[in-house]
Amino acid sequence: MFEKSTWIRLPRNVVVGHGVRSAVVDVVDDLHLQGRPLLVTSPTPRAVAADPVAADFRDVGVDPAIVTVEAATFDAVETVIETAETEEVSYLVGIGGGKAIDIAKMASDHLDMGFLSVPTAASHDGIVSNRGSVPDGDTRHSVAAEPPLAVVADTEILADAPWELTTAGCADIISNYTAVMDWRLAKRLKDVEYSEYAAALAEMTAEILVDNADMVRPGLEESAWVVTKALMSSGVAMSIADSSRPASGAEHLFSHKLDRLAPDAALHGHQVGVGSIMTAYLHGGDRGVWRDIRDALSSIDAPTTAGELGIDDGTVIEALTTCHEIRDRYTILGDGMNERAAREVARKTGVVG
Ligand SMILES: NC(=O)C1=CN([C@@H]2O[C@H](COP(=O)(O)OP(=O)(O)OC[C@H]3O[C@@H](n4cnc5c(N)ncnc54)[C@H](OP(=O)(O)O)[C@@H]3O)[C@@H](O)[C@H]2O)C=CC1
Ligand SMILES: O=C(CO)COP(=O)(O)O
Ligand SMILES: [Zn+2]
Repeated sequence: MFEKSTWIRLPRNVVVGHGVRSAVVDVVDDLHLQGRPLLVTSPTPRAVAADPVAADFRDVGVDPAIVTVEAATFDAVETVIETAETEEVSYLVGIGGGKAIDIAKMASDHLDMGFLSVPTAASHDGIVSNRGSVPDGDTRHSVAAEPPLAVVADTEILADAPWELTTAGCADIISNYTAVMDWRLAKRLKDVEYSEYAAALAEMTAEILVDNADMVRPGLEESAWVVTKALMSSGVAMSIADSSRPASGAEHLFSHKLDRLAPDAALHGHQVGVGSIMTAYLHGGDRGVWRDIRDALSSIDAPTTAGELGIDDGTVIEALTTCHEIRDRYTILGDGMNERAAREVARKTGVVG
């Protein structure tokens, strides 16, 4: 008897374009959401988008509550849950970068409430995914979370954000190449749950972005359009897989470890990009695709070396040798690299001097 089943949850409305921020209230109406919203944001996105969205709600006679979070932590998720209960809200709107959106989607899951995703930066592919990513001591959890009912991505806001946020989003997408290599390896060696559709979508998304790299230029609103669509496509791959596997392999373990060893030194996307150069080398050796990944990153102004990340060489080596311990996810790092091997890959790929 065939007993397999799957349940893929995706957004019902996706609104992307110039000035669409003001459509948040219309999207809420279209979804028949009633009552008070809680806007979940972080300091800079609050000024850029959350306060204007709050004003849009007031204009239509709705009084929103707002909570500002500083970091992607379980404590922040708790604060949002408490605020939602005290303020008696009916749904959440995550407004910001990966941090604010992740916290909103995890709090929504706990509260059993709907949630809208309003990105202010094209910096990460969690915009539509059904996962939250939270550091917890020496580990990092990929938490099942509420996927957004709708995404409202205003390309005017996204294009106005600092350019490095957009290049970080591109690098998060380019890292799909190695994430998928790791996933296929884990399927072959450990028979992990695997979806060819999700893997193909994640890879194709990276390919389309690389093919259109000449459209990703500072000051060009079309760049925000191209990158945001790729970020959403990558998030859909995670939702299809019901796992972050299509977009997160060893390069993400490396980045999560850097977050621990050198907090706030560099953006998530930039760290995974540099990680991807090295793990591509581990997969394919000198004839592999590591140079293509490095060149794709460099063509969109993303960092390709430890120095460009603002992280010292020793920290990169420490991260490479210890990051396999972060979570139980089989990758090309296996049970860990020794220091000599780590130095070799980092030097051969030019990541360290
Ligand atoms: N769930 C998932 O599937 C995924 C989750 N992630 C997670 O997302 C996070 C990374 O996302 P990222 O967006 O880089 O992180 P942040 O949300 O921390 O945003 C990065 C920086 O950009 C600032 N910012 C955001 N929007 C604007 C804007 N319009 N103008 C100026 N500054 C702005 C933020 O300000 P401020 O400090 O004020 O907030 C912050 O300093 C990580 O926690 C990562 O784990 C990443 C990929 C996938
Ligand atoms: O960043 C992600 C995909 O780009 C997902 O994060 P995790 O590595 O925590 O699953
Ligand atoms: Zn990522």
